[in-house]
Amino acid sequence: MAELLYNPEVLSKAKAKLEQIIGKGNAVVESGIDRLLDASIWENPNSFKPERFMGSEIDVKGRNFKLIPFGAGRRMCPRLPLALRMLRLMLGLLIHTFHWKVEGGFKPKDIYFEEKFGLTLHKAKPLRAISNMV
Ligand code: HEM
Repeated sequence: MAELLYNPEVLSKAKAKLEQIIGKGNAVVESGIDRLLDASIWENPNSFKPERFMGSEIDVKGRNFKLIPFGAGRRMCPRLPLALRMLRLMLGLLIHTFHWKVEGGFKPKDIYFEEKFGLTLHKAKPLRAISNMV
């Protein structure tokens, strides 16, 4: 959500895509998720461009070391299928169901991206955003 709020044009594209596929006013349900975004190779690795994944053979299943958020090989994440289903469902729901903006009059580019070290990575400062039902 932080990357989406930081890049409102990407959020608008994702929202438009969800409206096109799911339909305005329709709920995001798990069965519709397979029709959304794919994975691919990218240039410019530091920019948040989810569309770079569209139309590519590369996925997150540990078959290509360019993209291994779940690890690879024998010790890779055993719950990848559950995590993917839930991630897409939750993110799809959040984008499709609400209008989002950064809280307190801040601009998207004011979002603070530094991370806090720990067993899992946390944002050093929490993302504060407000949403209105679509
Ligand atoms: C977006 C969500 C998730 C991400 C990005 C993720 C990522 C990872 C990564 C990178 C590893 C280490 C793989 C390696 O060492 O090569 C791992 C291991 C593991 N994950 Fe996940 N994971 C996610 C969700 C989950 C969920 C939902 C569960 C359980 C319900 C889960 C259970 C495990 C377990 C048990 C291991 C240890 C596997 C082993 O050491 O043999 N993960 N995960």
